[in-house]
Amino acid sequence: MTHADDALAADIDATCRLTGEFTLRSGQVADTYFDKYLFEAQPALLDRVAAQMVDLLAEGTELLGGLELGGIPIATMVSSRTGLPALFVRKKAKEYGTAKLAEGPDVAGRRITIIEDVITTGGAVRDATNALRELGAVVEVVVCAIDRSPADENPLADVGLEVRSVLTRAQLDAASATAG
Ligand SMILES: O=P(O)(O)OC[C@H]1O[C@H](OP(=O)(O)OP(=O)(O)O)[C@H](O)[C@@H]1O
Ligand SMILES: O=C(O)c1cc(=O)[nH]c(=O)[nH]1
Repeated sequence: MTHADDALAADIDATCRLTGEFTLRSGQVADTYFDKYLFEAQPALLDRVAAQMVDLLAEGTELLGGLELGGIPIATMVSSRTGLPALFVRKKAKEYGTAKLAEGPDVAGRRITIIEDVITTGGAVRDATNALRELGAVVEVVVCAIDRSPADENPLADVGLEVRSVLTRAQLDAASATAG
């Protein structure tokens, strides 16, 4: 890691790491939770994460698919930095109005990089990937702020998705250990 990466890991860890007992989206129970809203609420920190993500986007990305809810502010910031249009991907399609799952431009035939806050089991990203592919999108890469899935395993290999992360659980644990 570079000095800048170390500094970002330290700042994200100090801002987001909570300890206690937390039930996760997957139903797993964990003693550590990274509350992404605590960094997303700070524009300078959110922008530093977004800046790292720009370099991780898939080649040929046409749309940035931010996942409800925590992926959306990040995708908006990356969109602002790159000029690429953002897509706001709901967990469930709206049941009135346009009744869309993916709010924004039409996705059919478009290459989407998914933007996510945290990956634990990959379940939320898998659901979104499958839904976007059903709408005709090309989805091959997810970029996340924090990958807390087990090291050296790709939790989304089964759906052929590459995971690129700004920070891993190991980097955050190292930052935490350094801070004491
Ligand atoms: O990899 P997984 O096991 O699916 O877990 C990670 C997901 O869990 C959280 O979703 P949640 O529904 O809590 O998120 P939100 O606050 O962003 O709506 C997080 O934002 C990821 O989307
Ligand atoms: O798996 C989750 O639900 C989850 C873990 C975590 O650390 N942070 C978060 O927002 N969600």
